[in-house]
Amino acid sequence: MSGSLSKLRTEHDPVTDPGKSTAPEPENETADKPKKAVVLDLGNGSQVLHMQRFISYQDSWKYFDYLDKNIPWTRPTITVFARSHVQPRDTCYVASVGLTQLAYSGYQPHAYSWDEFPPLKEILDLVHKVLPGSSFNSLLLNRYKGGNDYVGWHADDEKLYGPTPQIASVSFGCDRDFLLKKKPSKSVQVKSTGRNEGPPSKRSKKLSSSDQHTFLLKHGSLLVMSGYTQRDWLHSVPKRAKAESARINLTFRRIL
Ligand SMILES: O=C(O)CCC(=O)C(=O)O
Ligand SMILES: [Fe+2]
Repeated sequence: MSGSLSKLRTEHDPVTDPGKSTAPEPENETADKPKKAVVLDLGNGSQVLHMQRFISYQDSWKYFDYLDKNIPWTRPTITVFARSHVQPRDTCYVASVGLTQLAYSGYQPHAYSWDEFPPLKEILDLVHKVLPGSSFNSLLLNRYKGGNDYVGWHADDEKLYGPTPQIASVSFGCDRDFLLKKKPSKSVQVKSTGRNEGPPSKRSKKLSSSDQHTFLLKHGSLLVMSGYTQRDWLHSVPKRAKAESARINLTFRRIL
């Protein structure tokens, strides 16, 4: 099945509860060590995989520095619920040639070529290796300059990714929380035409603990959303007063 995590490479350590894997990361780890993966079954065919140490600490800083300096970051104006505002983070888009153009929130990013940024191809190869059967052909990059930068609640449910997209997210730099919450049931859902880049609604109903999850996305980590996660769940990276330094995030996707 497309977007399934069942084909994940099996040399990883046993899956553990995400809430308990809080050991600090050693800074001298080697890239070849088996990597621990946590798979969280969200129910109804949605899964999230979290690998805290996907890329070694040192390589991750090399990638951070390269991307920080060499990516042509922009902060576009987007339109959500008929209101225009500057996107609260830097962004860039890379895609293979000949694909359907991505557009979200009234914005169509320019598609840069993979050939312009060889380190991105290296990271893509690492992701493909750890997720057998995957073949990503586009990448949305985000740079959060500090704790005031964020991405509001949204799902990456654009039609061009199909009904069960697998989205692989690699993080570098400052640790940030990544939140998931179940979409409200159809009867209370407001039809959205894009990302809600505003803060979470204060009127939203209380969710039970199984309907919300928090992952701390550390330097060099991988998080993969699969199955129906984009159909049934929303995700966000909220503002954090204590996040003082920059974070770069890469989300690899496959356009069908
Ligand atoms: O920065 C992140 O971890 C998430 C980014 C994201 O959700 C997106 O670009 O669609
Ligand atoms: Fe997203």
